[in-house]
Amino acid sequence: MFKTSPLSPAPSQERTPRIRFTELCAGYPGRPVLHQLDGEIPALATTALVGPNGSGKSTLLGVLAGVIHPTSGELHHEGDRPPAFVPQRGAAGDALPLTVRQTVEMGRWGERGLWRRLTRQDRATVDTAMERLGITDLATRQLGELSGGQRQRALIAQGLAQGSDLLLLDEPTTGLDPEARERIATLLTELVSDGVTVVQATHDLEAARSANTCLLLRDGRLAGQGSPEQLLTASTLTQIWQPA
Ligand SMILES: Nc1ncnc2c1ncn2[C@@H]1O[C@H](COP(=O)(O)OP(=O)(O)OP(=O)(O)O)[C@@H](O)[C@H]1O
Repeated sequence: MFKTSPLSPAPSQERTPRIRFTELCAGYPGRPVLHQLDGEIPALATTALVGPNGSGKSTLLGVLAGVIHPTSGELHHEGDRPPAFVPQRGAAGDALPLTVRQTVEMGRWGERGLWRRLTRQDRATVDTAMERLGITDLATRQLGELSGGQRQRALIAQGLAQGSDLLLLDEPTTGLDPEARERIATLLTELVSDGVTVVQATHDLEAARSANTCLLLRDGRLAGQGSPEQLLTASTLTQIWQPA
């Protein structure tokens, strides 16, 4: 059985938390998933949520995004701006006749409303988000006819276009080629310099290693929180990924 004690020290204590959670429990009707989590998401840093399939990464991200409500415990956000959440499958279904640009523009709806015209500033924000994800030349393509990696970049651009100070990404590099993965890694670091707190659930160990801090989940429990160097050691990875 995996022991939590060697992994407990949290160097993120030095950073101001953007989110704190205490004895947090959450899940789905009839299925508790997260059990008594105590931890924090440091502000102005990148945090990677790592752990095996089904360990609760997406569920925790959903709780941080406010789309899944805790069943008990406390969750406290410092700051009052709504997070930008990029789930594994975006809200825009493949079947919807949306272009890439329209998809990214949806990121402005939260502030502008569904029926109001986008302002010049909104359009500039959308342009910048598309440029940063390298999808400007895909602007007029239908979302449903993109490759998985192109579609993924369009959905990340949509999240970026929301202009939040908290960006929550579920498996942002899944399906991306090495160049696109590198682009996302660089982008996330730049976003932190721009004043954004970034959290990503990931299976991509390279992405996790480039984060400032990691939360390690196993079976819906927090198995550790700390820097990648501290947490993602060969022995920890073996312990975490071995069958319970
Ligand atoms: N909508 C849902 N309804 C019921 N159970 C769910 C739902 N979504 C996920 N679960 C269950 O919750 C548990 C945690 O799933 P979650 O998606 O949070 O894990 P994960 O660590 O993100 O996994 P993966 O790495 O495979 O994406 C799993 O047992 C899963 O079957």
